[in-house]
Amino acid sequence: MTTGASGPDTPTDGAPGTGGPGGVGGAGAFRSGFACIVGRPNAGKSTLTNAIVGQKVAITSGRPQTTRHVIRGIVHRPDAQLVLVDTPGLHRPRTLLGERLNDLVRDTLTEVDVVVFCLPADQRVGPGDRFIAQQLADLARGRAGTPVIAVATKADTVGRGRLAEHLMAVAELGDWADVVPVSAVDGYQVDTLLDVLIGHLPPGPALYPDGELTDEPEAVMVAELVREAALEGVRDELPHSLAVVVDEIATREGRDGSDGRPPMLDVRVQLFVERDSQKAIIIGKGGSRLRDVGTTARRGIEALLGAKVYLDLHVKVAKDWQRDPKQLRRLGF
Ligand SMILES: Nc1nc2c(ncn2[C@@H]2O[C@H](COP(=O)(O)OP(=O)(O)OP(=O)(O)O)[C@@H](O)[C@H]2O)c(=O)[nH]1
Repeated sequence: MTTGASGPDTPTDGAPGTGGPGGVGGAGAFRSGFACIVGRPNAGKSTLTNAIVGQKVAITSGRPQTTRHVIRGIVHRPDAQLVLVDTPGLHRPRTLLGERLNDLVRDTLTEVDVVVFCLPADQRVGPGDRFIAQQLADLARGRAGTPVIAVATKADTVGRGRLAEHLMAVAELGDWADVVPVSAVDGYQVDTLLDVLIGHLPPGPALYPDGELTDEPEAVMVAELVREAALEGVRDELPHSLAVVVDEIATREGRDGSDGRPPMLDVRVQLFVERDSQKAIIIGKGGSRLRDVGTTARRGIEALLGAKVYLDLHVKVAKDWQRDPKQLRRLGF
């Protein structure tokens, strides 16, 4: 079961598909537009996106910087449509990949109607936050005033006194259109934030048909599910060094569901790391960890695609892929 690709492949049995399938304007003034969520790594951006959209679309993890792709969640309301863009953390570029991510963030920011800046209440305002605040101030000066809403995320993690202190520190950090404390976990003020965001959208028709939650291709979401499973519980530098590429999502011959049996998909995925030691971590003793990764990811993919899935995972070493423009392009950055 190899992909036939060159390089130090590590075929695994992956996880064979043996398991089960797994506004606010005046009357008539519909508003629509884009909001972008920024904040330092681990600030709660993905979780907030999910809470606002009401369904898991962005991938969260306890590790910083797992969000590689700009993922849009779409909120449909009778009075408005809000398209949420979840960005990778704005951070100081350390490698070529970092610079590309920051370019991506900046491009995104100039195209949105309102920016959400997440500052987690369980941490003090720090240099990372100040760096982002500075970038946002520059952007606002460069382009006629895109409003920025400062959001104190994870409000459930602290007491009232500490929250008030945090809100004051946040307010002092910049010239915000609003400051809103929220908890994506218990839902505190998520609707309030949504109202505030919609209030900043221009009047206009819906941009996407109703019912569409994300315009990301399925392959990107499949890659994110594998990436999330592969990073679960690893403590080293893997988040920066792991790229996931979906080679193929294909209906298995004779298994398109027309004969009454559930449809079956063959999904082939490659995981790229930078060093042999990282490859060993992903694979685990005798391939045990990669099997677990496959099982976890397969369940998510089956739920996402609504079919049985045979997941074929391969781990490869692509040396210094973060610094090599050719490799970056190949890996989709
Ligand atoms: N208690 C609590 N935890 C939260 C809340 N929002 C996020 N978290 C946790 O904080 C961690 C980081 O959340 P993410 O949503 O992945 O953060 P992110 O900003 O998207 O992170 P990156 O992708 O690394 O930039 C996760 O472990 C979340 O479960 C919240 O409102 N309350």
